[in-house]
Amino acid sequence: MTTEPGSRGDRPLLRVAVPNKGSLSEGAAAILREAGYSQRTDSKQLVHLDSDTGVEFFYLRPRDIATYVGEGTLDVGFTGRDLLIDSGAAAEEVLGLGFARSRFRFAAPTGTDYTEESLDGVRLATSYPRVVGQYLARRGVTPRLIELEGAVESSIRLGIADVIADVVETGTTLRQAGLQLFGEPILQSEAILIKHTGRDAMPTAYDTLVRRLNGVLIARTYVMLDYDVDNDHLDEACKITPGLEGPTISPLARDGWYAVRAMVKRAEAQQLMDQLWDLGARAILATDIAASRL
Ligand SMILES: Nc1ncnc2c1ncn2[C@@H]1O[C@H](COP(=O)(O)OP(=O)(O)OP(=O)(O)O)[C@@H](O)[C@H]1O
Ligand SMILES: O=P(O)(O)OC[C@H]1O[C@H](OP(=O)(O)OP(=O)(O)O)[C@H](O)[C@@H]1O
Ligand SMILES: [Mg+2]
Repeated sequence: MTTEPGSRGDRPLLRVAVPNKGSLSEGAAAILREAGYSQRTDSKQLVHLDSDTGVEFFYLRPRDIATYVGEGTLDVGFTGRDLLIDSGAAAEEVLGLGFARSRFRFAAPTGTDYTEESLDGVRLATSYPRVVGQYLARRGVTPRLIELEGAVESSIRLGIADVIADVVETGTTLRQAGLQLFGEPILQSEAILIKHTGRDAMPTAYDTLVRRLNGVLIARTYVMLDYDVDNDHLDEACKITPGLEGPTISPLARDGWYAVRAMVKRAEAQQLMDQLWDLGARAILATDIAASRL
């Protein structure tokens, strides 16, 4: 028998559930690739072993992933926070991954005046009955839940529901269906990594996966800023770019000048570069971080 590098005998070191389609699948494969794991090359492939790391990936329906992880069949999985809660599976969130962000909201035809408290006995269509049922039960409200697979926004026009609770990203689908939001946001969702609840003894490959994913998230969130500044403005410049643990300061060959290097939030980089320029800093460069371990 041949042994794959990174695996023990024919058993993979870690078995990971990855969404095979829908809003989560591309983002999950992309973050795994960025974290250095190979992914399937054909969308019909059900299983893929990354032989360098001994991690085996199972491509499954997004809704089923929490069930597999909750049953302990697979070690970890990529899913949505809303899907995890709706599953009721014995699985817990390990890490928010920052993509497939959405809000889960109530909506009703424009011009109506539904409130959360008015939903007792009202026909409420949703693909997430447990999320909605639990949320309203905490408020002592019991709607008539109508469970649908998707295209929930059409259910009111088609006469099978009075209100809906569904995933909202831009709000375009709601608007096109002539619906308006009401009530509070039920939950904010995003892609997450999950593991079995209460399973503490995880393989080393799990720690490596989490560290690598965290590294990608940091690399996506931050850029490296480099600039030159003179001694008179060094302290002020370091206040603008304190970095994570303090900026790196190196003397330049030019007398009285320093090179400074610090990580800054990508979203703030342009504004910080303007501030540094106004202060007298020059040769200000922002560089992408390809990967990180902090
Ligand atoms: N338009 C959207 N924008 C961002 N996230 C979304 C959007 N639609 C669904 N999601 C998220 O995707 C996850 C659901 O994935 P799932 O594959 O079951 O549905 P989907 O992406 O709507 O795909 P499909 O309806 O084509 O099967 C949930 O976490 C949900 O919050
Ligand atoms: O706020 P928006 O940007 O319009 O996005 C939200 C819509 O996207 C998803 O639908 P999808 O296209 O996946 O179809 P589905 O309802 O059949 O799942 C979700 O279920 C909403 O309907
Ligand atoms: Mg959908």
